[in-house]
Amino acid sequence: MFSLTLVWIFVVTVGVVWYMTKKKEKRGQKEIPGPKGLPLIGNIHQLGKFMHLKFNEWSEEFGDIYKVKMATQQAVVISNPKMVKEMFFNDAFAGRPHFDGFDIYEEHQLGIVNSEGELWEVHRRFLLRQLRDFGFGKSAMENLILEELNEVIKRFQATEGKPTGSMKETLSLAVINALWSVVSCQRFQHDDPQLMKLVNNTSKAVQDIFEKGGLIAFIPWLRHIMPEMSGYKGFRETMDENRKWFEEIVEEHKKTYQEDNLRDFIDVYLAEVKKTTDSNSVFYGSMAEKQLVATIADLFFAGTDTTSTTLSWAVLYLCKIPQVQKKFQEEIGTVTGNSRLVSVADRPTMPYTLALIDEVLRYSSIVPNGVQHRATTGKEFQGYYIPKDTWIMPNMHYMHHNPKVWGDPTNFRPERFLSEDGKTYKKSENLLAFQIGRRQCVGETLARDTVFLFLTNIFQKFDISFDPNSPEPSMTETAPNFLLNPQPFSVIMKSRF
Ligand code: HEM
Repeated sequence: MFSLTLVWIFVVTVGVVWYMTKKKEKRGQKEIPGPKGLPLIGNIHQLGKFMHLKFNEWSEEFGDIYKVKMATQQAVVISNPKMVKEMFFNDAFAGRPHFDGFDIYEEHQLGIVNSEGELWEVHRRFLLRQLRDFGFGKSAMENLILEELNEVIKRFQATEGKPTGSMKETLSLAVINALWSVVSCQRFQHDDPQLMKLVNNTSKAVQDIFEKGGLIAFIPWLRHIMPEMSGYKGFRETMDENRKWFEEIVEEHKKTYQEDNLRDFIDVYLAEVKKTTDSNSVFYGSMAEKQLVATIADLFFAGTDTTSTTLSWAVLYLCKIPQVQKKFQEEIGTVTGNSRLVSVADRPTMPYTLALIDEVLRYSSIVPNGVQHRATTGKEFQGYYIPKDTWIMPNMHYMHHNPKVWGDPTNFRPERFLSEDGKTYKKSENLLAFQIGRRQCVGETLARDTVFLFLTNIFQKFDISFDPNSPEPSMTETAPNFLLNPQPFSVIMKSRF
């Protein structure tokens, strides 16, 4: 009897404290609108196969800011670029949700993409500085990209007039090699079986989770009762295998490390760990080595598939709309006389190309729901109260396809990023492909340079069209996944000169 009374007192006290806190939080603040959900599952039964399409419908219905419940997790969806900008420059919204079991070291939020607080801030700064010193945005990096491009062009020349096979795979390898030569001074052969396994298995494991509606991300305890059906087991096995691969790379660097010859990002990081004696530093001891492994894994996954997917969409659009391909080639010809390679220094004189790349980023919106942030503290925003731990989801697909902003979003039209006379490139604040603010993509410059150099130099040499004997891919159809990929397609390359 006594213990029952105690339980009651406890329950009522917790209830009153919770109610008072909520009330205090909400006093004077507007209620965030949003679709009605069900107890326990919230809105997940309404999301469907392609979450971004449902989010787009809700953006139309509820406006620039609305809340949804992913099972018991509250999320706020933002569909207005100005609001995203205001939020993402604010420290209170610069956290990252923790998806149980999704980290490369299970349960440790390491690396750059998933980490938060001091660990994230110090490493992000370190990464940006070192990558800049190793050539990001400089001619050294440009030369590495051009070397890879040369290989790709040779492969295309060898298949001249015949179907190329998977465009994505060919481009992926070149993109990986350019990035990896800075991170790990390593180059892979085109048919490297370990590399292909890593790339394909990871993509399959992520797709598997998405095909199951991403349930495991919203209801993490499902992994204990249905590890296989939820896609968790397969994902975990792939992550563990990937981790071993990245650990081996770091181990190899430790064996061949020479203090007076720092070859790449991994060596520079190891030098930092070696010189750190303060046990409170994030560069101290064995945890720092795990952090290094997680960081290079982040660079690999955040930097390679994103860039090669964007390139694949670009090739697809240019094959679909030959008049855009022709205009693009005309600009390349005017600037280079088609007698030399295109270089990054040509960018300012190539407004149509810059507009074309922005239109590819807008139209494809490869990260349709954006990369979520987490509110690290309860905070008022535009008269709404955003509780601590709320996920913030920028609705990238909607922002890039909102007819009130773009007029004719379903048309692929690079001219929307040009001045009226078509002579000047016009950057748009409404294009947020790399997001913005405190966590803005660290690889934007590299990604833009890579896409620019690959597209211009390939289309300078070849007219490209779809393989008439393969199904023609759609401009919009994709499989459900974190990144929106085009359907596989093959093309025919025809030398222009
Ligand atoms: C077209 C190619 C790319 C696209 C569309 C893209 C997009 C994004 C987006 C949307 C984010 C989330 C930013 C946020 O949370 O606010 C991000 C983060 C990130 N990207 Fe990229 N990215 C691309 C290429 C790259 C490349 C080449 C690298 C590597 C050098 C890279 C490394 C990263 C990292 C490390 C983060 C995490 C930043 C942080 O959490 O502080 N990305 N990217």
